Amino acid sequence: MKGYLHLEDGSVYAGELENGSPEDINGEIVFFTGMTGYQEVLTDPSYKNQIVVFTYPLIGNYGINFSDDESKKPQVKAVVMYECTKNYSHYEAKHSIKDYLQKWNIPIIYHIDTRSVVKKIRHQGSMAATISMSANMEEHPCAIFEDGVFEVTSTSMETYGEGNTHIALIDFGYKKSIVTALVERGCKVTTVPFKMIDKIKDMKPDGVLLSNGPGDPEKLSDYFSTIKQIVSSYPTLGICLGHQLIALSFGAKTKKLLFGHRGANQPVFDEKTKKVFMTSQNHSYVVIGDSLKETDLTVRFYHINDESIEGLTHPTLPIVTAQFHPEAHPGPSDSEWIFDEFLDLVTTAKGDILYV
Ligand SMILES: NC(=O)CC[C@H](N)C(=O)O
Repeated sequence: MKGYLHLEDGSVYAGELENGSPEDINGEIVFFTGMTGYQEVLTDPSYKNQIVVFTYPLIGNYGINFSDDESKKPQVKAVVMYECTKNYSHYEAKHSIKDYLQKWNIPIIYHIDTRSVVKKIRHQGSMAATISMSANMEEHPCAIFEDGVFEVTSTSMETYGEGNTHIALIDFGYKKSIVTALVERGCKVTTVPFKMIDKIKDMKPDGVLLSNGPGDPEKLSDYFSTIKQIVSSYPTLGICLGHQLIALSFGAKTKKLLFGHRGANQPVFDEKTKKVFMTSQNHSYVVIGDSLKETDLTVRFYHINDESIEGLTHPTLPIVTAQFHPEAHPGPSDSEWIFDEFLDLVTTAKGDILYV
């Protein structure tokens, strides 16, 4: 069926629409540049309420399997592609991307000139978009939903792994690969819905990890003081939204980038080792450098392309944060060592009664 992608700037693109509905589908349009990794992107809760444009022109060629999901279902609002193939070939594949998205009723619009759409987003910024069955819209799209975190967090705690090191993973919409990275390193992981953050003290974990998650970190301002208390009490790793929340809880500020960093080849510089490594990323917001002056936090990592802040440390507390995704999936696992560094902090601190 014919369908239309409307952008906030008034542009309209005609394409083939599948799983469309008579009601318009609204969301923030963002683009992902990786050549592979579509299953992980579709299921990453940080993409909640976003319409994702895949810039690689052929999507679906290795199908959908049972192991690459980052959460229990696709989280994106809709998908924009050039070619979306039903034919796939991979020894682990179980479904085509089309059947998978149809099962979950996620709209796909394809045969869209994705290069043109991405040029607009790069110049004007991530913007509101609507997928509609109609070529004409009375008003330009304007709906961007920034509080998806309240939709994707779990409602009860769950435990994974049996190791001796107990990590509380504060759930803002965590990716499965974060749990896997910790369990593979001998941890027992308890996921804690962020609304239950107060329960962490009773759990007496060895360390705390603040997960990734969707939307504007400022939407969680009610939790900043508790977050500061928790991260000042246990060895801490913050990933993406988790990193932003740690910065905000110490008094820093965040802002939205023009079009964010999403893809598998984002270069990051480490001030400690003076090395550059490739990272997997998916974020719109960044910590504002000048706002760190009022805090004790210092910059550990920054992005090579735009010099934005990519991670922080604290001079006395065992805290490390990453705006990028050390758990990868999709993308390079070059920065997985962040988990080892975090667990070294945890081991060093074990038995230490400095922490309340
Ligand atoms: N992957 C994430 O955790 C994303 C963080 C935040 N929602 C942002 O877009 O900046």
